[in-house]
Amino acid sequence: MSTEQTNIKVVVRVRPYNRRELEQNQRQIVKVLDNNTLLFDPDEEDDEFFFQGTKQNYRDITKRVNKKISMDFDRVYDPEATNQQIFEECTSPLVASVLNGYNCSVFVYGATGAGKTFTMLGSETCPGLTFLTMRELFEKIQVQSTTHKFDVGVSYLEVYNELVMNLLTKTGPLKLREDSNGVVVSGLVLKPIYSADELLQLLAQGNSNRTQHPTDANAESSRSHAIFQVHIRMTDRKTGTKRTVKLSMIDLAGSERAASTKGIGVRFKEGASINKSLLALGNCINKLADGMKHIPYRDSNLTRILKDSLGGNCQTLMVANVSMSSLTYEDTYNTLKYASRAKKIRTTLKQNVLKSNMPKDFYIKKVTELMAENERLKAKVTQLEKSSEVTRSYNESELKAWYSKIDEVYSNFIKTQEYVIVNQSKIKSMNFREKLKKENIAYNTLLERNSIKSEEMLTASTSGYNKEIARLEEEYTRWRRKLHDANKDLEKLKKEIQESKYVEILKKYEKGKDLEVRHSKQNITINHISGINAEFLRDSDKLRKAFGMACELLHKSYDDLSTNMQDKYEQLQHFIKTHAYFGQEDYKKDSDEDLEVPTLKIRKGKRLHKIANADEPTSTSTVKRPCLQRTELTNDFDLDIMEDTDSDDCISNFKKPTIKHTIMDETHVLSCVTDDEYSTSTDVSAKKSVTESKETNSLMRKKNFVSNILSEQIAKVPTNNKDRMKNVLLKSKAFNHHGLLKTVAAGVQKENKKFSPGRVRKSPRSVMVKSLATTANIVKRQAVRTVNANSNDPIVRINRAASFRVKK
Ligand SMILES: Nc1ncnc2c1ncn2[C@@H]1O[C@H](COP(=O)(O)OP(=O)(O)OP(=O)(O)O)[C@@H](O)[C@H]1O
Repeated sequence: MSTEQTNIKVVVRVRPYNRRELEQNQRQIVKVLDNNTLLFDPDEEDDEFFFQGTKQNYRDITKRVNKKISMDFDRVYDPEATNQQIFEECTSPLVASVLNGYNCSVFVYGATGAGKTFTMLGSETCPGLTFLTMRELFEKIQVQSTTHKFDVGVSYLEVYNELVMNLLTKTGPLKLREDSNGVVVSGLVLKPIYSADELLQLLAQGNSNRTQHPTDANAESSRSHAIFQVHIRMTDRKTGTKRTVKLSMIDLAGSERAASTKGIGVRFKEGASINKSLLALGNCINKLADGMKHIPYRDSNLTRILKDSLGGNCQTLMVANVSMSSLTYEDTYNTLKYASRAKKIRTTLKQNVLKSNMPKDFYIKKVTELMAENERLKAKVTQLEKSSEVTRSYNESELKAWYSKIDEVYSNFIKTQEYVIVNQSKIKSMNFREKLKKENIAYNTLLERNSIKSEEMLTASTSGYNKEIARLEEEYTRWRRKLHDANKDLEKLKKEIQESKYVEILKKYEKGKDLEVRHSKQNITINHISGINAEFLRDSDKLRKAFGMACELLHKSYDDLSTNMQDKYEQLQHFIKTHAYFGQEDYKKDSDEDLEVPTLKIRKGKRLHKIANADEPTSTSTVKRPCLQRTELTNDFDLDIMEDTDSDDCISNFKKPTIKHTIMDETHVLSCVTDDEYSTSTDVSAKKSVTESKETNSLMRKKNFVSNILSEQIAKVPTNNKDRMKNVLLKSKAFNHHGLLKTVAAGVQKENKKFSPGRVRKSPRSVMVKSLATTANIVKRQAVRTVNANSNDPIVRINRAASFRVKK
């Protein structure tokens, strides 16, 4: 709802001379200078003064001095102005205001015969402002009828001798009362109208009821104040919002002095009453113009009715009618004085909005939305106030000093950290190279007939690496100490920032710097990992070639190999076969299970050569050769420089997660041993004899093994099929320990399925393990461990995972 303050708009209309004035040849006392200015009582240009028949150059000293008062109004209309012109300029804009929800009033003021009724009502040939305005109003209502519903009702009242009469019904007197909506006429029923023509008829009807008596100045003088009001209720068809507005057109009775009407008796009383109400109106105008708080509206019924139009919520237009004839000199002067005063009155305009028919939910939703919006805006304001407080209070040079301090501490930290990481990268790379070198020498040693020469090579290469690594480690320790200090400085700075008054701004800057730290670390790490990886790939390529050559050599000399070596050859062949799927998921599962191929695992935190020395030789050859352990790209070569630095947010981000090894990772496969081997496994000496017999009686072992597997305990194979199955198995291509074991397991399963289809299918692996466990009674795993601990012989390994699966 918009509210604005505005002044009463005052226009002056000067009417032409009437017949009487022309006859009396009165002089002109009002001269219209322009659209806004008039001159009251100007000098008489043709006022020649003759003395004894001779024109005198000087004026008659007995003559009254002209007032020559220049007055400004919102508009001054000369005698040529028409009602149409006044309507277009003054009341047409009021129609738009009314339809926007503002109350509007037009009243005409002036002495009798000054042209008030002519202006307000006009005649049939020359309609006045009321008709023109109403016609315009109905036209606009027609245009807006699609969006709004209009209800128009009119009233036509007369205030005569302080009595309020209804001109439309010729009833009264009516009482005035005041309520929250202002002054209300009790018992007044509005007459609904639907067109401007209807209005014209009503006006004519009302005028005929108006009290009129001829005066000296006007043969049809209106002796009462006539108040025509149009009440409009607008309903917004979409939202249901309602507005009620009021347009008042007031034709006041003549403001002339009672004496000037030369009335007696009733006429005199009438004049006095008119004067009383006009005097009250004058008082109100004066007080309103002076900005007084108390306005005596209650002094007369006229002022009570006009209360809204003068000082309330109303856009008001006052038309002051004057004659330019000197005949009405005093009255014109008074009217102009009133009009000037009225110009100063300020009214407060308020758009009228009434309740609407929208459902309650609509308002609840609206209120909730507005409250949420209000909360949001409040929070925003608080936030802005806070930030503006900081902005207002911060000192640019202080802030600059902070920035340079942060830059300095962080750049020192980043630089030191870089030195530490680069140093560690060098050490790790050096370790890796040393490891590769040793591995190379180990391969050489395998092929070299002279073991002493190989050991010399190993010592020479190790000493070179050791020296370089020791130097780098020294350097590394030194930079670590510096990093520790830099880290302390950083911690201190962070605390200072936290306590600073610019904490909001500095925290953001600090975040950016933390990112720089992480970025620098990651850059070096990436370089390091790429370097190590490239070296590893180069080495792998080399080994792959060498391995190919070795395989070719072994293949060619197969027939010359001893039985034991041929056995090993087959194991190798099997290993290669089963490891043909590198990179697949089951790689880990199958690896290490089938063959005791020595693997090289570098334990974290230990130098390579130490691990190599700890390993036991596997060969029974006369030349003592180092065990071959293949280098793997393990976590050992990752950079983990920060693991023991002081706690720090940005640093901790750099740490790598530690890889937890599960028990399943440590799983080893059960070696292919027969029941006779296991039956003696608790005894160390007996175990030795088993190993010897293994070499000589391999065929027997295999036969027994097959028989055991086919025993009643494992598979229910009918007796007549047993021999046939044994033959098939013995003719099997994979007639080695391991291959046989797998084939038997598969065969058993197939047979089981064939003879007892209802039996639950088990994997070949589980059948195999179960068969071995049954035949060898290997449930006593603890005893086996004891054997291993005290023996120098090849380790007996227990497949814990497999036995676990069997249990399940
Ligand atoms: N601007 C005008 N042009 C031509 N004639 C006018 C004009 N104004 C008034 N008259 C004529 O002057 C006469 C008196 O006018 P009117 O009745 O409007 O005066 P009034 O101010 O209403 O007087 P009262 O207060 O006694 O009713 C009328 O005959 C009217 O036609």
